Amino acid sequence: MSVQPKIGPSILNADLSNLAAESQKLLDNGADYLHLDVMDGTFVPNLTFGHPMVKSLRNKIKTAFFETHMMVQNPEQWIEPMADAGVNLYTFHVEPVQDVVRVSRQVRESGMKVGLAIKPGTEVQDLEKYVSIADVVLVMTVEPGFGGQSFMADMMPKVKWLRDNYPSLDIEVDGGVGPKTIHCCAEAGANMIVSGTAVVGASDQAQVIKEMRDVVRSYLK
Ligand SMILES: O=C(CO)[C@H](O)[C@H](O)COP(=O)(O)O
Ligand SMILES: [Fe+2]
Repeated sequence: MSVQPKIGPSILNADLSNLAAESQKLLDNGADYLHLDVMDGTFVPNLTFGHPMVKSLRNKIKTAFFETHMMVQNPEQWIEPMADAGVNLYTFHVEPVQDVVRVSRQVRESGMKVGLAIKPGTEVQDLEKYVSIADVVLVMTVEPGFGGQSFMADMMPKVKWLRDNYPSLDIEVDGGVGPKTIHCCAEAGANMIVSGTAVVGASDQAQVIKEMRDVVRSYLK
């Protein structure tokens, strides 16, 4: 089956004291999935939330597809708790991981899909040996750690290389993506679009989500 356009808002810059309502609003406005940014203060210089909060959110939102973007030094540690919390896609950075194949297998055995993420400084070809075990590859378009940063267009050759070599792979971009930068991502071949500030802060979230999905669809073969 060909890849589908999917928009996954990041709730990083949402009102976290009101997370369930903010998340439900995004879903009601057409979000295809929720992108939950988990940061441990070690892999990145910022701290967000962990599995207890994801589990609480799952108790309120029963059916939506949850991705956790694990910006953590030891992703292996959080596999079981996140599976128990109801996560569907466990996306972890390959940079701090010694044995990506083993961690990926554990993620899959726990019942979650496998996402492999790379920071801007990591070569995409480093992922070549792992693509066959991944459901999703995430190309970061900002340095991970904070929402609201500027999109790095120079990451697009990585996306294009992945699309050229893996036509049916789910390719995700994350960081500074919004209506102004979506064309660039879609043209390169991304089909899973994470967007935080541009969606959460929009006066018409439904319109922004639809606009981005339409742009991605127009580039997909
Ligand atoms: O992983 C992230 C930061 O490390 C976030 O998902 C990303 O920054 C989304 O927010 P924005 O669209 O505002 O950049
Ligand atoms: Fe993210």
